[in-house]
Amino acid sequence: MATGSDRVAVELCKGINGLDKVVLRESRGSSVEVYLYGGQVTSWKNDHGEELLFVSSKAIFKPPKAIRGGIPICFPQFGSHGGLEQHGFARNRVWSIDTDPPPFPTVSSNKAFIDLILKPTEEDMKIWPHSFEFRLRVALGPGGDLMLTSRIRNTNADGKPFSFTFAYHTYFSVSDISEVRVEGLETLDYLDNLQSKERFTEQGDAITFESEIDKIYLSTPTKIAILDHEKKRTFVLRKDGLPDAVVWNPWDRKAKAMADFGDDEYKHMLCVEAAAVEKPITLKPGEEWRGRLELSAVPSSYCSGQLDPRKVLLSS
Ligand SMILES: O=P(O)(O)OC[C@H]1O[C@@H](O)[C@H](O)[C@@H](O)[C@@H]1O
Repeated sequence: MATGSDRVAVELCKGINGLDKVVLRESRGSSVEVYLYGGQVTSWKNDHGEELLFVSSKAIFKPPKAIRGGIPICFPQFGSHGGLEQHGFARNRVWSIDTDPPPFPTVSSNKAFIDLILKPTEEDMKIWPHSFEFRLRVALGPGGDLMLTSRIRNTNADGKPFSFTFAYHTYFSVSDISEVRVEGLETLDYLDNLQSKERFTEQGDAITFESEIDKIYLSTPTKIAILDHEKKRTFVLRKDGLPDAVVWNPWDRKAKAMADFGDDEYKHMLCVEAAAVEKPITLKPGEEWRGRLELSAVPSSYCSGQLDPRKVLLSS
């Protein structure tokens, strides 16, 4: 679990309700918390100690309910796109620390990181009859960037392929949803979950929010930006292996209907989820899929239409 550098720290400790969690710290002060329950990131703080992810004040940190907030992992099914429980079962299983993960091509020596692994139990195989190894690396870069890499391998001994859909269901913390704009999804096709998953095309403007939204944008660019005017903060998502992007905010009526979500909390969160939904991923035995998400939070002095994260980063 050591990271090979004394500038970063990795600590295993107890979280809410005695659940195991891992805390990653970087010398400039940024940090990340990951619960083994769900393999779920529940906190990402910048070097000023400001929380960048949303977790509901009513989140239930107790199996079998998934934790409401942070970055739940949706696997092997996103949403209700299949016969399994909503968003699959990975988000409410207890993951293990992977002490001997297969090497990554890139060197991680300047990052704090933790490797987790999920393998199906006999009970899991009754509901999804496939053997797999799901390795998740959560890493915190020296500048406070958060990186998640999922490696999913088909370990079926019966020669059978399997297919799955996937999402990093990221809940971003925002000052006021009505002051937020998402850039990078304009003019794209999407499936609207609020209209029986029917396909539409988005208009040319950046996306803003004034009511419930639940859309799956298809074949999106690898970079998406969330601009929070009030906070003067821009989140930049970079993704790889994840063509789609889900945008979700329950708004007031659905918020009230959720037991683990405060009535007004919809104002302070936005889910933008790097995903593979429209075209399920299929793996033959022995094959591995990789899906990567990189998040940065930068001060925004950023104008509409300039979706160039290099400029965003240089302006910080
Ligand atoms: O309440 P859950 O199962 O965590 O799901 C929350 C939302 O997650 C989003 O990703 C879905 O698109 C929504 O349809 C869903 O309501």
